[in-house]
Amino acid sequence: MSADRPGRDQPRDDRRDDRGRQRGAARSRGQGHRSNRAPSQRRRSTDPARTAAYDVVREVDGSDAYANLVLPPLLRERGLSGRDAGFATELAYGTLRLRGRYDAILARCVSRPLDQLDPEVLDVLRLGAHQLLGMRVPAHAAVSETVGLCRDRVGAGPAQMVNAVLRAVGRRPLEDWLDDLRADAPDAVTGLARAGSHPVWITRALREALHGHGRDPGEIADLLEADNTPPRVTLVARPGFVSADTLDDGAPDDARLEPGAWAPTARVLAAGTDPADLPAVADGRAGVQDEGSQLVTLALAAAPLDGPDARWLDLCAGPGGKAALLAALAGERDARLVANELQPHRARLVRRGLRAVPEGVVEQVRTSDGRELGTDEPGGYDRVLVDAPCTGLGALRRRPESRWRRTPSDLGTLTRLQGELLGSALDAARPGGVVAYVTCSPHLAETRLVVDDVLRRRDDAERLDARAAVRDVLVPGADLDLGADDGGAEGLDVQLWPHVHGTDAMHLTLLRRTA
Ligand SMILES: C[S@@+](CC[C@H](N)C(=O)[O-])C[C@H]1O[C@@H](n2cnc3c(N)ncnc32)[C@H](O)[C@@H]1O
Repeated sequence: MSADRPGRDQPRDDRRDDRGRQRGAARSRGQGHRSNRAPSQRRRSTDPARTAAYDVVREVDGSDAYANLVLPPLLRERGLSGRDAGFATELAYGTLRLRGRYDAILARCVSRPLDQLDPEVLDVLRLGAHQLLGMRVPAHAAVSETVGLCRDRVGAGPAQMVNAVLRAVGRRPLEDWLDDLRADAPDAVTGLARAGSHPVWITRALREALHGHGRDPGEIADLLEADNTPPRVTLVARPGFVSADTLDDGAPDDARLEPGAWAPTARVLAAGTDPADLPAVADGRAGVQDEGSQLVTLALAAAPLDGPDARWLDLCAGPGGKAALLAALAGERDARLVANELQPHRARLVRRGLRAVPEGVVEQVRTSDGRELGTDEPGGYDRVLVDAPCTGLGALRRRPESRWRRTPSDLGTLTRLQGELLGSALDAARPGGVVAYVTCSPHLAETRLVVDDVLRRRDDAERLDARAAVRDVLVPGADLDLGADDGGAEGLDVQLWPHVHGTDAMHLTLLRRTA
C-alpha cells in the first residue's frame, strides 16, 4: 500500500505526510481546530480515512453489518475519494479479513485474554496491527495515528495500553509472527488457520475439499492466502449484446481492460476504474461477474444435448448474474429463459439484470420456491441451472467478514435444501435434458455428497463430463488444470480454485435426465 507515498498527479490536499497522516484535509474540513480542553483531556482529531475504517469495522463487528454495504455510503457521506477512499477500504477490509491472524498475534502482546477487552479497544488494536503488518504504513505513523484514533473514538483511558501493545506488535516482521503462530499451535491445521486467518473448521473443510476434488491438500496454505487477497474486478461481455473486444467503447480514457485467463467473455478491469463508468455495464449488455461463474454458465449452455433446445430454466436466479449470461446465450439460439427466485427483492434484481435482453427471450421471471417447480412443470425444460444457496466458502476473498459469521451448523440446513433443489431441477428437465448443479463452495458436503445422495435415490439421471464441457468453452490455448482424474466423479466434475485459477472456488456437476 502506498498511501504514504502519493503519486505526482495527486492533488496536494489529498497527500499524506510521512506519518501516514493526511495533510491539511482535516483543517480544510474544519476538523483540525484546537480544542479548549486541557492537553490531557484533549481529543486528537484523527485522519478521516482511519476514522472511516474504524467506523466500518465497528458496524460490522458490533452490529453484524456487511462491510460491502456499509463502506461505500460512508465514504460518500464523508467526502472521501481517491487515495483516502482506497486507504480506508484497504484498512477496513484487511482488518476484517485478517482478524483471526491479528487476534492470535495480539493475544501474545496483551496481558489479559482478548475477550476481556472492550470490543472497541480490540477493534482499534486490530486496525493498528493491520497497518503495521499488512499495509506497509511506517511503524511510527501506524502507532501514533492509531493511538490518536483510540483517544478520539474510544477515550484516553486505554490509549497508553494501545500504544504499548502496538509497539510490541511492530517490533517484529510479519513472517516472524507467523512462524510463531504455526510453531506454537496444538496441531498443524490450527497453525495454518491462525497464520492464514481462517476459522479452524473452515481450514479443515477446505483441506478435505482439496483432497476430495483431486488436488494436493498441501495447497491449503496457498488457498488461504488467496482468500486473503482481494480479487480484481472481472467483467462479462454478454454475447449478442457486446463483444469482449469492444467492451471499453465509450469508457473513460484511463479504463484499462485485460483479457481473462479462461472465459472468452471475460475482461479484467484495472484497479481504480468504476465498472459503472463503462456504458456497456451501465445499460446491462455487460456486468461484473467472476470468471468461474462465467465458465460454469457457458459450460451448461455448451453441454451436448439431443433433441429440442428451446426452453431453459435458472432455478435460483437472484441476483441474476448467471441468468443474464444465460439469457444472452439463449437469445443467440432462439431459446427462451425462465428465471426463478424465492426472494421477491432478489427477483427484482434479476429483472434489472435482464434489462438489455429482448422481451421474447425471457419468458418469465417468477418468484417461487424452486423445490416445487419440478412438480409444477415436470419435464418442461431442456437445460436447467441450479446455482444453489450455499456457505459461500468459495468466495471468502470477496466478503471480508463472512468467514467469521459462518458456522458448521449452517451446513445441515443448506445441504438438505441443495438436495431438494437438485431433485426438483431433475424433475423439471425433460428426458435427455441437462442439469448443471453449481455452488460457490468447494465443501464436499455441498458438492460431491449432495449430488451422490440425489443420484443414489433416483435412477433417471447420470453424470456428464463437466470437464469436457468447460474445456470446450475456454479461450483458445488455455490449459485448465482441474486436478487428478481418478475415473470417478473427480474425473468428471469441475472444481475451480482461487489459488490455482484466480477464480472463486466454483463447483460444477453436469447431469443428464435419462428417463
Ligand atoms: C447462489 S445464489 C444464486 C446466484 C445467481 N445464480 C447469480 O449468478 O446471480 C442462490 C439464490 O437462491 C435463492 N434461493 C434460496 N432458496 C431458494 C428456493 N427454495 N427456491 C429458489 N431460490 C432459492 C437465494 O435467494 C439466492 O438468491
